[in-house]
Amino acid sequence: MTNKIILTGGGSAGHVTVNLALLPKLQQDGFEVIYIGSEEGIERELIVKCAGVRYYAIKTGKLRRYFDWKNFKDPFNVLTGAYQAYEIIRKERPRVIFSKGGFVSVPVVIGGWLNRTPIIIHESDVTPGLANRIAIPFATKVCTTFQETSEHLPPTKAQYVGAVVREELARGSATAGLTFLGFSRNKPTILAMGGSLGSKRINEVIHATLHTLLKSYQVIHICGKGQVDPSLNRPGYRQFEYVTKELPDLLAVASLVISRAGANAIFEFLSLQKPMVLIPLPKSSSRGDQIINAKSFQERGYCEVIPDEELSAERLLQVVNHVYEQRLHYIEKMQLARIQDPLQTMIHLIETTARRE
Ligand SMILES: CC(=O)N[C@H]1[C@@H](OP(=O)(O)OP(=O)(O)OC[C@H]2O[C@@H](n3ccc(=O)[nH]c3=O)[C@H](O)[C@@H]2O)O[C@H](CO)[C@@H](O)[C@@H]1O
Repeated sequence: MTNKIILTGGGSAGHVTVNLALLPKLQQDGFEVIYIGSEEGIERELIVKCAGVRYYAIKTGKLRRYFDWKNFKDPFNVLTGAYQAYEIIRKERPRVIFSKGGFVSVPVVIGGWLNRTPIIIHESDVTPGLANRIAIPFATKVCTTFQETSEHLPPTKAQYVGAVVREELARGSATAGLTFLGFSRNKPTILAMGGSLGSKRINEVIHATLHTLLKSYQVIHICGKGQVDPSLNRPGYRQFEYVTKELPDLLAVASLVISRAGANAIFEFLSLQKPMVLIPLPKSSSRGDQIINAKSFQERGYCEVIPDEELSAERLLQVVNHVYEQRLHYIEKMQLARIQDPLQTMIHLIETTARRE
């Protein structure tokens, strides 16, 4: 009997993070892990670094809310991807498929369903994303990060597991981070990031406030691919496109974060008790999931929220100063949060859902 599992998910790091945390646990548990992702997505870069995982690239298409000529070609790519995934799954005969969402997961779920393979889906946001909404009818179970997500799911499929936070993030060292950054111990540090792909809007506002921010703080700025502007380099300010192995140390240095409200990132900040200024992605460029994520955190007292439409240099400065001055108040609230470790629950669910031959 094979003991294979297929993982899928991609498009942005948010759709790979849970898989990255789950992967070593599955391997310890005796599963052979196979990943199906896209040809060019961030998942390929992140997964091929993982030992013992075979990666299959398939074609995929994006389902856009706006006009693009690619909208005519992409349905064919999804069909080709579903055929490719069907063939891979037929050949590999996994016991189960675990899908984290993102567009590449749609053809994999269809290919898995055609092979009658049990499918588990994971949803990080309060409301399911489009790819997961398409996939849910084909799934056996849907794991959720937020308890309230079950309201949007068939009751027999919903399974609340909690937030997955990569273990290594808690092992950062502030001393190593300060040395790496060349920062001083005497000034507080802000970590600003615009989600895993970066945010032009947040970058512009950080640049506009930089001069004033640097009078009181040091700033780590994760800008996104191709967005680093070397002309802005100065003492106390470091820019990165994307950070992998140094992220735990950089988080250990940060006293406060400015961020979009992607579900994985905000639970990571919560688990590390970092007071947050969240600027959720607006409805004009998303389904509004981050607005709901941020509201849920604000109601619990973990953060302040600046709606994207109200974002300006002045507003950002005012809110950052407020959150920094009141940081102990936010930390106290975050200390009360109950963050359970969902990995064991998920492994158990995978074991009990997987096909037995
Ligand atoms: C534009 C978009 O569709 N965003 C969605 C995407 O966000 P996005 O891909 O930004 O995902 P998240 O904010 O949830 O997670 C980002 C992940 O990338 C990691 N990271 C980030 C920067 C970096 O330099 N290094 C690094 O490792 C973070 O630690 C985190 O684990 O998925 C989230 C989870 O479904 C959704 O809530 C977001 O709405």
